[in-house]
Amino acid sequence: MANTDQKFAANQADLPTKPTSIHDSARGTPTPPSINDFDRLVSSLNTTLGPSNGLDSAGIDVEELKTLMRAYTSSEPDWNPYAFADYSRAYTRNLVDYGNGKSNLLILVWTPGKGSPIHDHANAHCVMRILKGRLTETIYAWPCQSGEEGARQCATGPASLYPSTEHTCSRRGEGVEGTLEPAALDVRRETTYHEGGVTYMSDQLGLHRIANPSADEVAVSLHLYTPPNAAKHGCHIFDAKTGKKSHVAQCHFYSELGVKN
Ligand SMILES: N[C@@H](CS(=O)O)C(=O)O
Ligand SMILES: [Fe+2]
Repeated sequence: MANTDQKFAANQADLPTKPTSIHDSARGTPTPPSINDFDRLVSSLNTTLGPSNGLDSAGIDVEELKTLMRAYTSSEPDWNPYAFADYSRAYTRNLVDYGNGKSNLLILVWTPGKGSPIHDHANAHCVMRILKGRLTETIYAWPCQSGEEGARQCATGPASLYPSTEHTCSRRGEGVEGTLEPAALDVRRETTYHEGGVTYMSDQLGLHRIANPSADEVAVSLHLYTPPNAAKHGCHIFDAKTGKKSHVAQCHFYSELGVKN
């Protein structure tokens, strides 16, 4: 079988090697590292998150993060070193930056025709920018579940590993006398984003799945998660037909800082 594990386009080996430090006198005349617009975006996102922000999901200026994402003039060679494609997977999650522990910046490379499972976002903000191709987002309402003693409880209730969030639940699953029967998740909307598009998702808006609608083109997106809750505690995925949730440890990075794991 052909090797399906490939860098999205350019080979990293073709790229110029950055000096380890511009102050490394052993290397002779310091060569300034080449900073591109993608590096500048990463730096601006971190500045916006600030030293004291991003530790919880309150106090984050989502509009400013979206503005920065929108303002980035994308150039494929700048982000390509992080964009590993793997056609044996629906998508790869490639860590670009740890945001000083306050965020995760990821490049996701989507195999044609594939998508993510329906999932929540672990009480974090997610800002997404399409770098290449198209992606279709389907947003679902939260299912309601029968909690202990029959109490009505949403999927991010007290049993969750991370703080619960305020959100509204679909009521379709409610059966007779307070019992909740399995019910298909309600679709709230479906939107296709094109190259350059920016969107935002959080548990307050519901659940979602993202898929690459193209039959033959890879799609690439940039995702900022703050705080990095899913990387630490995982998240939940949901069955579209029954609303049943399962916890998953969403900690796998296909590559980190441009190096494949
Ligand atoms: N939130 C998903 C990608 S997406 O479907 O928004 C993840 O980090 O894997
Ligand atoms: Fe997501």
